[in-house]
Amino acid sequence: MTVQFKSTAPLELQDPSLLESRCLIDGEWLGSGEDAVHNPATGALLGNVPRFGAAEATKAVEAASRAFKPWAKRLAKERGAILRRWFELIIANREDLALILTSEQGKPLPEARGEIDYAASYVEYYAEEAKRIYGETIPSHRPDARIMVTRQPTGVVTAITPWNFPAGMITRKIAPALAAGCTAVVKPAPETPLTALALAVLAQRAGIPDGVFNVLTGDAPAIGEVFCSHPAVRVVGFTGSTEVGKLLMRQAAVGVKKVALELGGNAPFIVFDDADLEAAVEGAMVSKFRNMGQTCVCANRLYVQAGIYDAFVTRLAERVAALVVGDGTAPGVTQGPLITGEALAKVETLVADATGKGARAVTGGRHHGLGRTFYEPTVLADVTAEMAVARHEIFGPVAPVFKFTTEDEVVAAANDTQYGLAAYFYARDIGRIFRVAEELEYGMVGINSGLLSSELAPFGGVKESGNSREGGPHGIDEFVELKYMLIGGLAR
Ligand SMILES: NC(=O)c1ccc[n+]([C@@H]2O[C@H](COP(=O)([O-])OP(=O)(O)OC[C@H]3O[C@@H](n4cnc5c(N)ncnc54)[C@H](O)[C@@H]3O)[C@@H](O)[C@H]2O)c1
Ligand SMILES: O=C[C@H](O)CS(=O)(=O)O
Repeated sequence: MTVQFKSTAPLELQDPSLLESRCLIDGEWLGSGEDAVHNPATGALLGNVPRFGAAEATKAVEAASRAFKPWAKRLAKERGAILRRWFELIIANREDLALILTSEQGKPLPEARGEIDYAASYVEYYAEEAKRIYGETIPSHRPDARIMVTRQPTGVVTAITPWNFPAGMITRKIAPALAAGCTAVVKPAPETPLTALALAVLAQRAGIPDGVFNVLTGDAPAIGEVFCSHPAVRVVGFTGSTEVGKLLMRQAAVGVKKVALELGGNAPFIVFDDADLEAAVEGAMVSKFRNMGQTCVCANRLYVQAGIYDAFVTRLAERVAALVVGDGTAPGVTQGPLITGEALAKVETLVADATGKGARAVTGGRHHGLGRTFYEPTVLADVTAEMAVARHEIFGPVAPVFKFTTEDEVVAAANDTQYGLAAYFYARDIGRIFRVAEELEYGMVGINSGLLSSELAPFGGVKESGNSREGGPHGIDEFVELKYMLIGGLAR
């Protein structure tokens, strides 16, 4: 496991104006920096953003409310053209956006570029989808009347987003919302606000009108309270932990607001005896170690059938030991730091619990020698259901590998969680593929693949992993309301 470290040079952007640290409310850039944003790899200060609260959140929601009807009345083609322009600007500024993202979030630069492409793909997709929000006519129950159903924009959308995908988690909500004719107010995570603000700079340049897209930073509970209770808000969108999602759901219930929740996960990754072993190891690497294991769809529990358990563990450990840990901006680095000291402590506690109950660290298992929040990419063998890693979202570069014997046993184990976001399995028997895919209680199932996210498909979970879908044609549904019109008086 080698390490790479790059000098703590300041951000060298092609367009320095993208490093914006003020908030965008009603077309104005407001506020001065109170809350520091640091590079998790180096500790370097990247900027200071405003600590706004209820007053500014109210100002932003009311701006979005004023902007709603004019935006909703624009032709869908016009909204689509403006979103297309935003997409083009994101792609044109990909390198700067990726550098800002890696600097504040920590993921390796190639992954950050990939996230910018991923984030842009939602804007591109919904720029097109804006023109396809169709209604329907229904055969009438009366000769003198006709039935029409239209899909109209819901109204003001508020969105609270996480730090692990600071670009993708914003556009995955905002692009469909704006495409549908809604207006939006976003509060990004305090760890990664600069990416959100850079996207807002480009949104304004693309011609998204004042008040249609607002971004503010600051006091999360105070801002969240306004987002959930202001009478002008129609949808509360949230991507983050299940704990906070439940809190926001309770707050939004008072005003009977729609909540669109994308929450935590605890993904099983099952490898059957008949799997392509090398493909399964590759899939495990992609699913587990992307973003240092800090994704909601990471393989959180790896279940390997007894006949290939030792071979899989050995091969996986070889691949994990070859990961390169360091500053994500340094060439060749494939694992950056964890986002905070609290995240590191959680991973250390989970690994200590597992090894204390008999798990074996085949590789890694310790705080990395680089210090700060770097952790050694880790494979744990001989893991059992009694260990906390079986029940908690690890959110770190740790692969706990469980052994199983029968298909029924592993499906029961995989479903034994309050989460239901993503699941994966590797097998080649077609009967097994259909049986297991249908039995798994998850919103998304990757079969012989460790990666399934795409703007083309409905991303989301069941149980305590959420209640919404983002991406694909279904991604619009959160931001439109059905209106049933009965047109009578048509008899001769
Ligand atoms: N399902 C998905 O699509 C998806 C995607 C990314 C992350 N996640 C989940 O998010 C979690 C990691 O992200 P995180 O640590 O940022 O989650 P988090 O819930 O701690 O924070 C998410 C957002 O909520 C805000 N927040 C925190 N407390 C709040 C409160 N009381 N009121 C209003 N807002 C509040 C934070 O400032 C942040 O912007 C993991 O559980 C991960 O699985 C899910
Ligand atoms: O962490 C959650 C993200 O949704 C991961 S993905 O990039 O969409 O797969």
